[in-house]
Amino acid sequence: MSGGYARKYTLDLEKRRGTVDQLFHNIWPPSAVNPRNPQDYREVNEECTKHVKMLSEKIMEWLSEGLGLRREAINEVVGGEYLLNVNYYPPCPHPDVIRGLNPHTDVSGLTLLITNEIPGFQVFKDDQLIEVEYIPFAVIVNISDQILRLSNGRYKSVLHQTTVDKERIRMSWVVLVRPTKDTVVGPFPELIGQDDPPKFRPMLYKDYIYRKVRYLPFSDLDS
Ligand SMILES: O=C(O)CCC(=O)C(=O)O
Ligand SMILES: [Fe+2]
Repeated sequence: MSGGYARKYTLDLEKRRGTVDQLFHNIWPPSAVNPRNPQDYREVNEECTKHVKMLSEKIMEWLSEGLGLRREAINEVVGGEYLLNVNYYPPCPHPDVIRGLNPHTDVSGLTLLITNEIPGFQVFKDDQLIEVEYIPFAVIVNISDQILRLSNGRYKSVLHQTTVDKERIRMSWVVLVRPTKDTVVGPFPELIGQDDPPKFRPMLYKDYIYRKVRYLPFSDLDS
């Protein structure tokens, strides 16, 4: 979906509930931007999008070079659309039991986010949970599923979750840099060789989303 509003309650395997309100809409390309109004909101988004795009394209260039590929390689597959997702986590009297978002990797290629000053972004590394420190004006950058697949697993898609605060509202502004729905994403052929068999089947991005949101298997080649 390219825009909307959702109140998400999720139940994970440990039966812990997560709760968050989300407002989301495309901010790129211009033809996909919605809502068109109010005008001042659109203008602020347009200005912000310019900077977000510059930053994400720079990061994708570095990631492409890190794989020994042309600088544009990752952006050409992943940079088709930018979705802004504003998360609003209401205060919750039981932050020990209720999460914000349950553990997940993002479906996009790359994710850039900023948060308000309430901590709550946590990543899993080597089975350890690490609280990401809040640094004013810092942008958090996550590698997400499509760059994992393009890189044939050389870049890992970061598993993360969010917590809620007892008394204060937590908010985050998340930009998902993602392929257009009809883009096929699979490992770059340059990365495949006798010693590096493909780990993922090429798949249309829309089919990937369909399977991911329904927890369906991907029939990946390493599973
Ligand atoms: O709220 C956050 O800090 C991150 C939100 C997040 O992981 C997401 O929207 O996918
Ligand atoms: Fe996420």
